[in-house]
Amino acid sequence: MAGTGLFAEILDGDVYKYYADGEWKKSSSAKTVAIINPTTRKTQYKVQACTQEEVNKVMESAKTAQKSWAKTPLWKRAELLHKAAAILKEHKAPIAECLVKEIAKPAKDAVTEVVRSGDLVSYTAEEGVRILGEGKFLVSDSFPGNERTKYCLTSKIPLGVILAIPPFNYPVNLAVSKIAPALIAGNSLVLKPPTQGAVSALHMVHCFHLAGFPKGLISCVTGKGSEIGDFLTMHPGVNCISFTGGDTGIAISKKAGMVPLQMELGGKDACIVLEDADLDLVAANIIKGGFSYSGQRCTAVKVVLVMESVADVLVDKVKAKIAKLTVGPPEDDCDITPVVSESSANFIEGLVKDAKEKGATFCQEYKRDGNLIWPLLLDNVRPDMRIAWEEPFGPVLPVIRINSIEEGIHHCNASNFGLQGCVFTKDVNRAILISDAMETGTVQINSAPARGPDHFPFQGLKDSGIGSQGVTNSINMMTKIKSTVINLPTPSYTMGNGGHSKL
Ligand SMILES: NC(=O)C1=CN([C@@H]2O[C@H](COP(=O)(O)OP(=O)(O)OC[C@H]3O[C@@H](n4cnc5c(N)ncnc54)[C@H](OP(=O)(O)O)[C@@H]3O)[C@@H](O)[C@H]2O)C=CC1
Ligand SMILES: O=C(O)[C@H](O)COP(=O)(O)O
Repeated sequence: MAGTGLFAEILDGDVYKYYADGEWKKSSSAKTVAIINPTTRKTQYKVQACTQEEVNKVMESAKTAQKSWAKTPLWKRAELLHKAAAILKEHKAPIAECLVKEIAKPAKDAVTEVVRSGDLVSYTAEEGVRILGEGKFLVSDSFPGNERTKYCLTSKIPLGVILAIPPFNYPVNLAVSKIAPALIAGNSLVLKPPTQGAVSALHMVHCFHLAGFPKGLISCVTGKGSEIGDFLTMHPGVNCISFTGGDTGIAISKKAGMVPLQMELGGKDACIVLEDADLDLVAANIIKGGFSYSGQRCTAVKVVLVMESVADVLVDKVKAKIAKLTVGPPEDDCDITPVVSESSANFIEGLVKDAKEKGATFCQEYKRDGNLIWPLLLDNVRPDMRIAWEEPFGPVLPVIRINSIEEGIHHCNASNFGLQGCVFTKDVNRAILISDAMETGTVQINSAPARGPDHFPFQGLKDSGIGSQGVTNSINMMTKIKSTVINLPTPSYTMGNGGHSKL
């Protein structure tokens, strides 16, 4: 159970501690932040509200710990990460329990998130050993005007202290997707978990603690982003920020100093459906893409752009599948569970009301009970409706009927987001042309958008992000190239087989 057994040391009374200098601590603020269970809408957990002074101390320890960590052999760093991954997977049940209670993730998906996270950590350890174990050797005579007098050796070096800020919807997976690449590359890491999801993240951090990482190398400070966020992101001790979340990321990008940024922000992923598409496949993917975790995925299908000639059939197929979705508490592993907060539910309701006033066709009756919103398909949505452009982050999906592929591409590209998109057609040649025309970081052909598998590159254009994630890209992003150039007094050329140079 959460907060018991091996995890008892992370709890003080009914308040979870924060993690600094290899120890679980109470904040001197004596203040706590409540985590509201989205299903009961009552306080489920409490975490420490860390102070700026505590953040300063964490940054100092992170800096010191990083210096020794960078001198730890790569294979040893990998060994510790493998150990943490195993501990994480072994304790999937209590961590999944927190995900269910804090963010209303359906029970089975919660377990999947923890297992996937363990796998991600192990994969990153393996990948890091390979890619960080290699550098480059360049010779000068390939550039015009140069003799072969310079040998350039390059290697990847750590950046220093990485600040990781994940969002509520994958508080474990999107935390380890930052922690593991940072550590394998020789960096230290400061985690600021999302408030909803903080206790899952603290349990996950304890797995790293149990694996035996050096003191100060990993820390986890809790508190509201609106209160300690700016202090963290503008802290002079931070050498890189890896953030996943909403528009907050745009504000951080403007405030952060001259440090590398990895930003994975929102999306309005379009699903373009051509006349020749396999409509059963499309309907299944719209359900999976649009409604899994109640639409609270950045990569959720957030608008369907379907050719008018097949729209009626597709809408009927999707309606039939929506009727079979189970709606209720995450503990029962329902398909549709309460959205993360009351303010989120209110926001979604605002989009629904706006669509109603402007004449969208409701394929189901709109129904809400607390934070629980029943799945809703809105047909005949037009560009003047907010739902055509804004991401609900909830189980409400708009359908826009189009009369040409160009119209679909135009809608997709007019969005300020550019995360992913998908196209359904049996004509692979047309699919490639459409993929090239869509201004998004990834296009899926004949499947719903998705970030995973976690080693695939994952990136957004426009307001959807800066840089690229995925195991390899994150490791590279959290390193810098260092060159050492050997200068020879005279040019030296190798003769290869059959000759020898005169010394
Ligand atoms: N592209 C991607 O990979 C993903 C994008 N998203 C996007 O994230 C949004 C939903 O997630 P949500 O968690 O609500 O996003 P938010 O942007 O609200 O929060 C993300 C994180 O930022 C923290 N935060 C809040 N304010 C600040 C601040 N001033 N400085 C630093 N950190 C701060 C939050 O902490 P606290 O919780 O304490 O406020 C949280 O940890 C959606 O827009 C979604 O599309 C989500 C997942 C993946
Ligand atoms: O927040 C998100 O939506 C995730 O980054 C998406 O991950 P998934 O596509 O693997 O669910």
